[in-house]
Amino acid sequence: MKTAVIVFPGSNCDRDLAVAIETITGTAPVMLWHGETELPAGLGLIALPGGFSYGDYLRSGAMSARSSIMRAVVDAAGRGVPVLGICNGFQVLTEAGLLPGALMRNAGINFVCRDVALTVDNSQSIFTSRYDAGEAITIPVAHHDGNYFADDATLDRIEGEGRVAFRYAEAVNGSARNIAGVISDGGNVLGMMPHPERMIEAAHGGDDGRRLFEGLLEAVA
Ligand SMILES: NC(=O)CC[C@H](N)C(=O)O
Repeated sequence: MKTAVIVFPGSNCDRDLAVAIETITGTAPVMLWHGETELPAGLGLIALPGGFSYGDYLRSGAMSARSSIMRAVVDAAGRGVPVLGICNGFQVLTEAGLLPGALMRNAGINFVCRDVALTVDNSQSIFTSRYDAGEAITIPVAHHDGNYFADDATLDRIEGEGRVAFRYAEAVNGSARNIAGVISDGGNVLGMMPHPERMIEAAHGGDDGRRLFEGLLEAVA
C-alpha cells in the first residue's frame, strides 16, 4: 500500500508513525513536508502525525490546517482517500473542517501521558474492522489539548451515524461523552487522540494499535 506521512514544523511523531506503517504494510511511506502542494497519486493512506506543530500557537492544529499541503489533503479526502490523524493530526483535521468538533485544553489542565483503556465503539469502519464492537483495548495518550467538544446535536448525530470509533473507558481529559476518536461522514477520515503507532509490538507493552493499520491495509487492498 502506498502511503504518505505529512510533516509539519513541530511534528514529533512522524518517524514513529513511519516505522509503524513500514513495519505493518511492508512499504515505507513518502514523507511530505507541509509546504508541498501535491500528493503522490494512488495513495492508500494519508497520515497526519502527532506533535506540537507551530508550537500549538493560536490553537493546536490551527496553523497547520492552513498549510498548502492541507488543500491537497482536503481534496483527496473528498475523493475518498483514507486519512488518519493521530493526536496533533486529529487537531489539524478538526481545524481543517474534515472532522466535526474541536479539541480543547484537557479538563484537568495537565498534560496527560500514559496508557489508557479504550472501548471500540464501531468495528465496521475501514480503520476498525479488525476489532470487535465493544472490545476493550489499551493505547497510550500524550496531550494537553485532547478534550473533545461538539454541541449536543452534533454529538447525537455522530453517535447515531456510528461515527464514534473509540471512547475512553475512564475519564482522561474531559472529552464529551468520553469520545477518543471520530470518523468523517464519508467514512474515510479518522481522527483520534490515542497513539496506535506506539502500541504495535510487545516491546511497546502491547499491540492493540497494530490492528488499526492491519484493518486499513486489508480494506484498501
Ligand atoms: N502528542 C501530540 O500529538 C500532542 C498533541 C498536542 N499538541 C497536545 O499536546 O495537545
